[in-house]
Parts: sequence; C-alpha cells; structure tokens
Amino acid sequence: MSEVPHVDDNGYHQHVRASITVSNVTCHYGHQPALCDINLTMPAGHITALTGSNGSGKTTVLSALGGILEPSRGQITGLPENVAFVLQRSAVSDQLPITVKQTVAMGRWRARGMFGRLNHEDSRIIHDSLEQMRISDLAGRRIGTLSGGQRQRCLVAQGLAQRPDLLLLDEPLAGVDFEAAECIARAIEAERSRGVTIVLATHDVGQAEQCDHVVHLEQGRVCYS
Ligand SMILES: Nc1ncnc2c1ncn2[C@@H]1O[C@H](COP(=O)(O)OP(=O)(O)OP(=O)(O)O)[C@@H](O)[C@H]1O
Repeated sequence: MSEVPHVDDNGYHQHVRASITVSNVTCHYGHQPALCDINLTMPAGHITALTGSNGSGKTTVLSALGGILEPSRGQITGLPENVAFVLQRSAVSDQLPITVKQTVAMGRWRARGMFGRLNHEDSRIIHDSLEQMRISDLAGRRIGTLSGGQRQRCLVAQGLAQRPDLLLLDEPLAGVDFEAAECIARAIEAERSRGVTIVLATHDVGQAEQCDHVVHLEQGRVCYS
C-alpha cells in the first residue's frame, strides 16, 4: 500500500495507509528467545490487541515494532516513521526529575529535536494532550510524585503529543481507575478515528473485545490472530 503523508492543522499525518507486517520474526534477550518465528499483519488505521499470559511476548512485540529491540531473524515492513511507544507506567523511575508538562513536551522532540525551541503549535498540542487526558492541573507536578493512574495518563498524553502514525501502548489500562480508563479508551478511539494505526498489549478482556483485531501470544508464539 502506498503512503502519502500530509500533515493537517492539528499536526496529524493524513492518508498514511501502510499495513504493518511482521514476517518470521525471532527476538532474543541475550541467548534467551522471547519471540519464535512469528508472523502478523496489523491493519492500517485499526486497533490490534496483543493478548497472552505474563511473559508470552507482548512487550517484546511492541519493542520490536518501536525499534527498541532488533529482531535476530525475520523482518518488519510497513512501519511508518513516526512511531510513539507509550511505556507501562512501572517503566518510569520515581526519581525522574521532570514535570508532567515536560514529560508531555518530550512527545514533541521528534518534531523539534531534544534541544529545539517549541513553537506555538507545539505548545497548543501539549496543552491539548494534557486536557485530553484531564491532567492539566498536574502540569507542574514532578512525574515521580504522581499516583499510578495519573502517571499512566501522563505517558499516554506524551504519546498523543507526538501525533504519531503508529501508536504502541503497553497495558494502558493496567491498574487505572474507571475514570482514567474511560479517558484513555476515548483517546485511543479518537486516534483510530484520525487514521492512526494502534497496537496495544492488554490483559483486559473488555478492552481486547473493543479492538478490531486480536493477536494471542503464548510462549513467544502466535496462538491465533
Ligand atoms: N530485558 C529482558 N531481559 C531478559 N529477558 C527478558 C527481558 N524482557 C523480557 N524478557 C523475557 O522475554 C519473555 C517475554 O517477555 P515480555 O515482557 O515480552 O512478555 P509480556 O507478554 O509483555 O509479559 P507481561 O504480561 O508480564 O507484561 C519472557 O520470558 C521474559 O522473561
């Protein structure tokens, strides 16, 4: 499928229509295999849920899609350039000396560079992302002082601020309260309606049922998709 990138007034790339294909991918941590010869297709503009028990390989698939982990075999095609990876909140250290607003502003680094000056559009996108996750009142708080659910919303806001073409989320609803879950689920749905391709890892059956496509992993292999 062809890609015709065009950035609209809200910073979103429009008409990006490449399905992502994972072909015969194997990934290792050291000598230990975590994914064994997996094949997957993630349709463009849809939500794919990765399910499976602890240690089945969901985060590893996201890491490979996000370019954090290089497959030891196989290939991944159709990846867009602008990929946002929303980590599990437990991946963020309590000691991080940055505020919520600074964390969300990091979502603009791809567009402006780490030391680039944020322009008016960046400020608006950061403001909108904070509002969308209903954490504007926490903007000045250090991220390490937030509750788990507040921290999760902050990380999702960072992903939204990146205005990605592919949004990867690692267990975005884990341990969040009903209001935060609603807020995050609405944001994911809004991204999909803008044509963003979404891949999320989840243990939440309700969330998986809402997705367009479910891939179930066990012991580093695809059981069904
Ligand atoms: N950094 C690492 N170093 C070594 N082994 C790892 C590392 N990260 C994950 N693994 C191993 O790789 C396998 C897949 O782990 P992964 O984190 O992808 O599973 P998961 O499905 O996301 O699990 P969970 O539901 O617990 O988040 C597991 O056997 C895990 O122990």
